Amino acid sequence: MVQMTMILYEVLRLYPPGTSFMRKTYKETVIGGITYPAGVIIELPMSFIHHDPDTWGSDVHEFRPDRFAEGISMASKDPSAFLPFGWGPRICIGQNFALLEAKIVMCIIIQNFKFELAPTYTHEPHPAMSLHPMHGAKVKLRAI
Ligand code: HEM
Repeated sequence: MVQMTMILYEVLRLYPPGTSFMRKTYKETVIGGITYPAGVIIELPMSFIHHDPDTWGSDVHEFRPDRFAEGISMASKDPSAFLPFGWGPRICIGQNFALLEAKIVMCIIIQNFKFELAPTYTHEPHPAMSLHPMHGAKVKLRAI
């Protein structure tokens, strides 16, 4: 289960279903030394933050679940750089449910099947509303 959590976190880091989220300033706000007037929409590009080598290291593009071995806060140089469910008061209300559901589904699959990607799979994550595989993700399942 610990490994499963690390794997799901690494999948969500590399391929966050929502690639960005937004906030609107409701009063004049200073962020990083820049003053924004009220009413400005700020987009937080979580995909870019999740792929920043200065934050995650030179292996940022590699699938390495063990970077989460000591939890989210120790996985990168910035404890707040992991944002698949957003951040702050409007953070995803369904995050625990989504992770639990994914773990249950993965447990059922790996207890009953061996699986591998179909040879026709082409890796091309595509952001359109949410991030999804451009050409689908066909998987070959073998009952155990
Ligand atoms: C892997 C699955 C999911 C991902 C990656 C995800 C991601 C997100 C993100 C990025 C936000 C915006 C948060 C922000 O602006 O800071 C959000 C909001 C929200 N999500 Fe999810 N979500 C997932 C699953 C779910 C599920 C299963 C539910 C409900 C059962 C859910 C319900 C919501 C709701 C109601 C909000 C709006 C919260 C608010 O504005 O106060 N999400 N989600």
